[in-house]
Amino acid sequence: MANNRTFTMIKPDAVANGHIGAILDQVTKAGFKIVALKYTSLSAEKAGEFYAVHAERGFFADLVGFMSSGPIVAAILEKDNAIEDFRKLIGATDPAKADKGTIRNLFAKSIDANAVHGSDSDENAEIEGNFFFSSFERF
Ligand SMILES: Nc1ncnc2c1ncn2[C@@H]1O[C@H](COP(=O)(O)OP(=O)(O)OP(=O)(O)O)[C@@H](O)[C@H]1O
Repeated sequence: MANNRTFTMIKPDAVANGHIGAILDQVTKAGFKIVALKYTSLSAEKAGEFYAVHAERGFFADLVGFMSSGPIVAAILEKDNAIEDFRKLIGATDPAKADKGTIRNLFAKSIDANAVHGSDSDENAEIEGNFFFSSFERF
């Protein structure tokens, strides 16, 4: 498949536990090129906007509270087959079900504090990347 892009966040739990370096190391060793990178945070309002698709779910308030609880790292990554390969690298949403050696297996504690986000489609990767980065902030 042609070179394409995905969007990721290192979530507040992984940032607070000091895993930024180890996670970025795994990401680059897996062949992803970092084309934009930002240490930032989400207000509750912005977290709600980012996860609007889950607004009707029972876990939405907890998700918004958690995602606005501390700093995050946002990044746009490039690789062939980026969406699928990145989701393989991070493992299942619930770390208890994530394959051994995946980022969530190594660094996540629970289904809400699950260390990283990865886009689920090319279309969402574009939307999510645009949510954090202007065109002049990326390579
Ligand atoms: N049943 C649940 N209970 C608590 N939190 C959940 C639950 N399901 C999902 N979440 C949280 O909402 C986030 C978004 O859910 P989604 O189904 O899009 O999972 P995902 O695509 O694997 O995760 P992400 O979008 O963060 O990469 C999850 O990463 C998780 O933190």
